[in-house]
Amino acid sequence: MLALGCDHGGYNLICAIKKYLDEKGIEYKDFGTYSTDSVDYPVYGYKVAKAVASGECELGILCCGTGIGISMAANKVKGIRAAVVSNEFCAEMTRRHNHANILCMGGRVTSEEDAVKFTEIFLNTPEEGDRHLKRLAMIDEIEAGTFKVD
Ligand SMILES: O=C(CO)[C@H](O)[C@H](O)[C@H](O)COP(=O)(O)O
Repeated sequence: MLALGCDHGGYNLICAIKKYLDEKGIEYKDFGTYSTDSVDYPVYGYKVAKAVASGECELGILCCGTGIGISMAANKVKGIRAAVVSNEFCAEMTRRHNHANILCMGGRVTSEEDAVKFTEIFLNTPEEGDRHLKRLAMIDEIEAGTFKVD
């Protein structure tokens, strides 16, 4: 199950992504917003991040105007690795190397066609593990306040 969320700046993009997911029969829970009326992106970043962090949803997709603000909000939730992506290479690498659990995109930056492409790549790319696990553990330590560097 995917968790979806957006603000007014990302509403049209998330609609295009929902159309793709519907066509593919991929299940999702839509945390809103549900129109282009102005709202505050932290609300939706938080809702989707909580759904992913709690295990209610496996992965998430968030869209705002740039993808940036909503990713910042989501990344404040423990266990979340939300990545703003604007090309195919990053959509792949953020799963492979960063084990990103939320894909973020901008409705004022990315075309609907590209957003669907990035979504498809994100959903079909496995986590690589291996050397990346040590680095991800460091991020967890930063989050926990236990990270030590010389
Ligand atoms: O892009 C965004 C944050 O990174 C969001 O879409 C914000 O909602 C955007 O900044 C809002 O701008 P607006 O002028 O209030 O539509």
